[in-house]
Order: sequence, then C-alpha cells, then structure tokens
Amino acid sequence: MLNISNLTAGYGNTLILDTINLKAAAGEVHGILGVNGAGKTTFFKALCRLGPAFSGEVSWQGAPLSPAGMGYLPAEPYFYPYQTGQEYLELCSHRNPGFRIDKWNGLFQLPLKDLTETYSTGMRKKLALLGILAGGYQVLLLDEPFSGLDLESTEILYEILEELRRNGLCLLLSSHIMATVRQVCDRASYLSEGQIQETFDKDDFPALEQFVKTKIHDRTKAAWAEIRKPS
Ligand SMILES: Nc1ncnc2c1ncn2[C@@H]1O[C@H](COP(=O)(O)OP(=O)(O)OP(=O)(O)O)[C@@H](O)[C@H]1O
Repeated sequence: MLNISNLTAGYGNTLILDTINLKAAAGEVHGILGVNGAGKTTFFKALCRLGPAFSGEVSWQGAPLSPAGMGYLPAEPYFYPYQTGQEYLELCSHRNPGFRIDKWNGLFQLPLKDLTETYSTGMRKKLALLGILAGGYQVLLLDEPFSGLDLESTEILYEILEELRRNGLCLLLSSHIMATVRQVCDRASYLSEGQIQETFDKDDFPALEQFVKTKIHDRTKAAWAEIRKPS
C-alpha cells in the first residue's frame, strides 16, 4: 500500500496543496484529475522533492518511501542533448542491472543509437517511459503519460500499464482524457482548491463524469450568458 499523509506543498508563500491524504494499493492505477492549475504536477514534484516546498509522510508497504524510491515521468521530459537514447537508459538502469534495454525497446523500437536531441516529442516521451521502467521502481508517478503519443504507442502504453499492474506496482497517473481514465484507472481522485474533493471507484466513474460536467456547467453558465447577451 502507498500511503501519502498530510502532504502540503507550495511555492514560496503560496500554498498549492493543503493536507492531501491518499492511499493506493499494490497493483492499483490511481488517476489524479483536476483542471489546469489544480496542482497535479505540483503533487508529483512535491513527492519527488523536485521544486515545491513539501511536508508530509509517504510510505510504501509500511516503510518510509524516499523521493528516490519513486519513478517520475514528467509531462515534458528533459534530456541532456549530447546523450544517446542507449546511454540515457543505461544510466537509468544502474539501480536495476537486470533490466534488458534491448527487449523493452522491442515495444517502441526507438533509434537508441541516436542523440536524444534528434528525438520527436512522442519519442522523448517513450524514452522517458522506458527510463522509469529501467529504474525498477515499485511506485510510479506518471504525469500525462499519454500526451504526445501516437495511436499505436497509446495501445502499447495500455499494455505496459496492464503488465505493471499485474506485477503489483502502484501507479499514480494524471490525465485530462476521460476515456483514458475509464480504460486504465482502478480509482481516481479529483483535485480542486488544494484538496482531494472526492475519490471514485471504477464502478463510480459515471458519477465522476457527471461531477466534472456539473462543475464545468456551474463555472461557465455566467460566461455563456454574457457571450449570448445582445450587445
Ligand atoms: N514554479 C512555480 N512557481 C510558482 N507557482 C507555480 C510554479 N509551478 C506551478 N505553479 C502554480 O501552481 C499551481 C498548480 O500548478 P500545476 O502545474 O501543479 O497544475 P496542474 O494541475 O499540473 O496543471 P495542468 O493540468 O495545466 O498541467 C498553479 O497555480 C501554477 O501557477
């Protein structure tokens, strides 16, 4: 079980996340949802201590989990330009020497001999994804893992997530696409105003969609009335 308790995070004096509590089981894919700016990336970065000020406790299977014990896939991965894909993956697999780069690259068939600066947006995403798999982590934080992927790679990522779930990993995953959430998540938490407003089980995802629609409708109603008003 991944147990995040009392996570508070922010930038300078600005509080972004206030006392977040979240539990996710081994073998669970847990969606982190919310509007642009709700704090999903801040949540992941705070867990990895990559910028935002952080307080709280994180444990995995009953023992404290350090930031280095989580694999983080950023929404826009960054690589050193003068590094080949192969060199990057070799670096990532240092903590997990049994990882077979050649076998896993059979899924995406990236040109690993090429410099990463020649990679397209989708290729960078796939390389970063292989990188966190190479790390052999039990807990993965995936920030919009599907953005930038073509249709085939999207299907492959579905297969990878299923394999990771079968292997008992715990995944927190942000996405803006409801169809993706429906397909891959076992549960999903909705972030708003710095807090988890509600957590939905898979069976309750229709209620989640209704919850989001109602929120949007309430927020845009006044704006639409203004737009439609004759000037
Ligand atoms: N480096 C930073 N310094 C100050 N404020 C920041 C910084 N990064 C993000 N923020 C603020 O933190 C809040 C949450 O941003 P965050 O990127 O976590 O949202 P998000 O839910 O991931 O959004 P999106 O769906 O657009 O990716 C926003 O108000 C944003 O302006």
